Amino acid sequence: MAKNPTWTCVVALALNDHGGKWLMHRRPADKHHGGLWEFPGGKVENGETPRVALVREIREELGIALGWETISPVTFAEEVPVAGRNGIVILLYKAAWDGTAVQALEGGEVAWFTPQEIAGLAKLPLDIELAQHLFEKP
Ligand SMILES: Nc1nc2c([nH]c(=O)n2[C@@H]2O[C@H](COP(=O)(O)OP(=O)(O)OP(=O)(O)O)[C@@H](O)[C@H]2O)c(=O)[nH]1
Repeated sequence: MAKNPTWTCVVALALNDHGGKWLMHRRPADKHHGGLWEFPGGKVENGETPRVALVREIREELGIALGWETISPVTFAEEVPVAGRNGIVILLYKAAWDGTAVQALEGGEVAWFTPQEIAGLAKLPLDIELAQHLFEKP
């Protein structure tokens, strides 16, 4: 990403529990966008591919070891560019939960929701769009 400083790449995971529910993370109150719900994930760091970053972020944030081959891309969403700051492009992947314990290791909370429940959560702007792409569009 160092050679493309005009946007910030963020990766996120839609984790499915096999029973119709999906995992969401509520950001800690003291952080940017605190108290809002998001698909867990984070920023891609220099030298990482998006998939490598997702495996790292999910291990750090949830304590889950994601198998490289178990995640697949779903959709993406991007901010409208604003002069003077990097816009965010967020790439959403999905995976099926393997049953290991999920924890909110970096604060906030995690919980499982149906798509209908997710529609009613207070979410970050791009996560609203990701949820629509994931659940509402063919
Ligand atoms: N998922 C998501 N993240 C967003 C949106 N808009 C936006 O600015 N972000 C920002 O994208 C970053 C996601 O990366 P992260 O989860 O690793 O960030 P972080 O809180 O650990 O670090 P930070 O202290 O830089 O915010 C956060 O800074 C988050 O606030 C959005 O609509 N959805």
